[in-house]
Amino acid sequence: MPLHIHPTIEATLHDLADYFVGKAREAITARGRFVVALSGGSSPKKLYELLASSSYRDQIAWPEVYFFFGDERNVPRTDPQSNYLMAKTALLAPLGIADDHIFAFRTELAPTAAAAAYTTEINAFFSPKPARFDLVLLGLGDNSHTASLFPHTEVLRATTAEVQAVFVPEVDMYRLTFTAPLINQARAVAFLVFGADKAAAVRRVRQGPRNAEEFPAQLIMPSAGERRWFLDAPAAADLAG
Ligand SMILES: O=C(O)[C@H](O)[C@@H](O)[C@H](O)[C@H](O)COP(=O)(O)O
Repeated sequence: MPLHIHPTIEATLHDLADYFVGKAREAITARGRFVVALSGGSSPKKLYELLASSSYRDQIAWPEVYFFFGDERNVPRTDPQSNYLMAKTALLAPLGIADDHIFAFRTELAPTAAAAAYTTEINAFFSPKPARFDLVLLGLGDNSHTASLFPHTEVLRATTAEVQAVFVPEVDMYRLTFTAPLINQARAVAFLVFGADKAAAVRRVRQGPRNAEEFPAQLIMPSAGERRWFLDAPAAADLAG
């Protein structure tokens, strides 16, 4: 489980952007397309802006890239909390990505219906093969959640590769999220984590006792794919060895 640790956030972002480019080129060469699930929250915004910048935008054949979201808040796409809005603003609009290459959650539906609709859309996209993303980007909360897999929620016990709706008391809202089995079908998973406030969570997930109920990101173990961590030094500070 390769660790990429850098002194600064900037260096970490460039390393992950290079990795993203590499995975995109690999997928497009092998299968004619690159299918990525974006993460939300605040950390990846800088990554998306970097990928859309003149330093990277010309390194990828963007018309061959298809964008999904690993999780979403149950809010309108115009809401400042929307992961879709963040990615649209930082990455998708600046790159002029065509609407039919962007698969956003239908958050106008009730949560359970939105989750079911997204599961159907994902399965139809990959049909007749199982849903296998080329890359799933993930963040990490300071409570060790990832995507919207929060501690002590029912979705942690999902055994099906699908999307589920889950009410998360901690954030007092419904979240829509890939289950761990769906994430674990990916060819590659990359965590982007920076800041000292995440150091304890990084240590718990990577080196703590196995307890997925407490540390849900421990569930992320791609069965036939790679898992990489892109960390700045403060986020890696508590790791032993
Ligand atoms: O929808 C979300 O918020 C993300 O999917 C979530 O899992 C995020 O990655 C972590 O909460 C870290 O968020 P920050 O990057 O904002 O610390």
